[in-house]
Amino acid sequence: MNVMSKDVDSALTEKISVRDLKFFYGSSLALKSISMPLYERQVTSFIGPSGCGKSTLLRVLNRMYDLYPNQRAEGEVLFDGENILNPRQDLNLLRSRIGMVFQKPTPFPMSIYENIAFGVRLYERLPKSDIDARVESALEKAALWKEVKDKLHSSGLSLSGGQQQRLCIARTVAIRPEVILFDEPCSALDPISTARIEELIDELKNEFTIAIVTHNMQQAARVSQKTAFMYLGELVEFGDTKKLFTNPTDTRTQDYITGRFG
Ligand SMILES: Nc1ncnc2c1ncn2[C@@H]1O[C@H](COP(=O)(O)OP(=O)(O)OP(=O)(O)O)[C@@H](O)[C@H]1O
Repeated sequence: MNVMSKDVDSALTEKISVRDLKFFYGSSLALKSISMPLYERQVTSFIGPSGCGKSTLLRVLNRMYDLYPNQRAEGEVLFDGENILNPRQDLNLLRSRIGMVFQKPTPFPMSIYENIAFGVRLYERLPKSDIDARVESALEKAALWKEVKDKLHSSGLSLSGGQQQRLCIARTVAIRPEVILFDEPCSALDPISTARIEELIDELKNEFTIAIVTHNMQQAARVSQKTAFMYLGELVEFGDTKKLFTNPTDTRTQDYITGRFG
């Protein structure tokens, strides 16, 4: 693996440090000794051809794989210095600190308001006025407030696909996580909704540390400051997005970004 140490800005803080991470589906090795940082208040994108391990890596970061038998991780994922792979890690707490937005918008079959308030109540006991304020600020941060403020009690499922995805982002933001993981958040959206989500991710990075899996290299180039290129379970190259797309170090990265495979 080729970490471009030269362009790693020493002023950045490593919010998450992945160290020598291996991941197994049964006996099949899907991630081979991955080591990389996720810098605080930056967007890091994971790119690479189908099956290279992008989603697997993302799902390790909040221990999503724990929900499935026969899946296991080895190595370390340090989150503010603590290894979240530790079996004693409190998973509810972890998932409140590291939120996730999925490929398909998945609002709950309840009102727009309840889609957000429900999650907040799982973690905190707050008076109704505080919940109302939290719902409003989450919808503001997800750039959805103006569109829904007069119909908070309509079903979340009545919104368009792009609005539903912003509702899912609001739901995640309302829990006040420190990190947000996006797994191909625009793959089910039209170009206009995609552009809005990209703008939103750019704003959210002022407050959160962000990782995004994307198949779309232009999207990675537009939204991220750091990019990780993966291939066959390996992290081939990690570094500044601009450098990786204009002057990659590894020939496999070069071949991928110029469309020679994948
Ligand atoms: N539930 C599973 N059981 C067994 N193997 C799996 C499972 N999920 C993924 N894999 C394997 O792990 C490897 C990495 O898959 P992963 O989904 O992380 O790749 P990806 O880069 O996100 O792919 P895509 O871009 O197609 O979503 C692949 O070889 C895949 O077949």
